[in-house]
Amino acid sequence: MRVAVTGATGRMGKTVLAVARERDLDIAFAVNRGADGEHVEGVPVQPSTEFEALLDAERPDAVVDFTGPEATVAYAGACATYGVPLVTGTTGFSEADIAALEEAGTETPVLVGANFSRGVQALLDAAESAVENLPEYDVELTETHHNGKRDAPSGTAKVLLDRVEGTRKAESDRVHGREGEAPREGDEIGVHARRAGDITGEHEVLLAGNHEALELTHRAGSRDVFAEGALDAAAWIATQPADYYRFETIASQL
Ligand SMILES: NC(=O)C1=CN([C@@H]2O[C@H](COP(=O)(O)OP(=O)(O)OC[C@H]3O[C@@H](n4cnc5c(N)ncnc54)[C@H](OP(=O)(O)O)[C@@H]3O)[C@@H](O)[C@H]2O)C=CC1
Ligand SMILES: O=C(O)C1=N[C@H](C(=O)O)C[C@H](O)C1
Repeated sequence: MRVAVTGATGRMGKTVLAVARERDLDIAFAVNRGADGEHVEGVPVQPSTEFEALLDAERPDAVVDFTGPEATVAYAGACATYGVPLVTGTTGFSEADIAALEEAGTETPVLVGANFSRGVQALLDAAESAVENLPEYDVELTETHHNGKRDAPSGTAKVLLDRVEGTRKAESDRVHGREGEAPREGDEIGVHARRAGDITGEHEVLLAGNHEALELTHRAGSRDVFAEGALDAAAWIATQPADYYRFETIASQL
């Protein structure tokens, strides 16, 4: 498989290139905003302004993208033009961004995943099962990440919230932190985002009621787990028809 990598000098871009090298994959090209002659894992990083020309010339099997919402939407548009599949792990999308990615998915396969780790896919199923079995219990969600993370709550937290609400078959009030006079009300779900040091990524779902508490926690010990999942998804999407895919719905096929 020949992959292209965007955001190549970012935390995830570097990790994707390192894992791709361990897997002996061919790198069609790597780009980053404002690149200026640097190399990552021996791969020259080219300016992202060259992305379209590189797509046209190199026609990779898939693009693997971990950048920011604005960049991802632009990269998806270019992938749609050239019919190149895109896997993106970017989080923090607005509704308009998602609509643009879905639109790109009408022309080329586009796969979005807020968390490419296998453990988080198991956490989603475990949270669903816990909420099904303990429908009256209070639910609180806490995510913890490194101090460089831009969006809050994390993309994974939002997917977890959707899953909990889908299981309850009701939208809950998502209460982001509490301050002052703020007693818990009804079905609300408290959402807590912590940012500290170099923590790779942690998500905890707490269910409590009836004099007991259940905590479901996932901790990523390395960014490799995200890169591994994204490259597995890239191999999968390279053979799929144009559509908009979500990693949670296809992960069990990988
Ligand atoms: N789905 C998953 O499993 C995971 C998802 N993520 C998500 O991936 C994204 C990136 O995370 P991370 O690698 O830690 O972030 P970094 O800030 O380390 O890297 C982001 C990279 O994208 C580039 N970039 C950002 N905005 C633009 C833009 N507008 N145009 C061109 N390039 C741009 C940055 O360039 P520059 O250096 O110039 O700023 C940088 O190289 C985040 O949304 C994060 O939440 C992270 C880990 C796992
Ligand atoms: O920014 C990160 O680092 C991470 N972002 C993803 C998210 O927002 O859920 C996944 C992972 O937790 C790491």
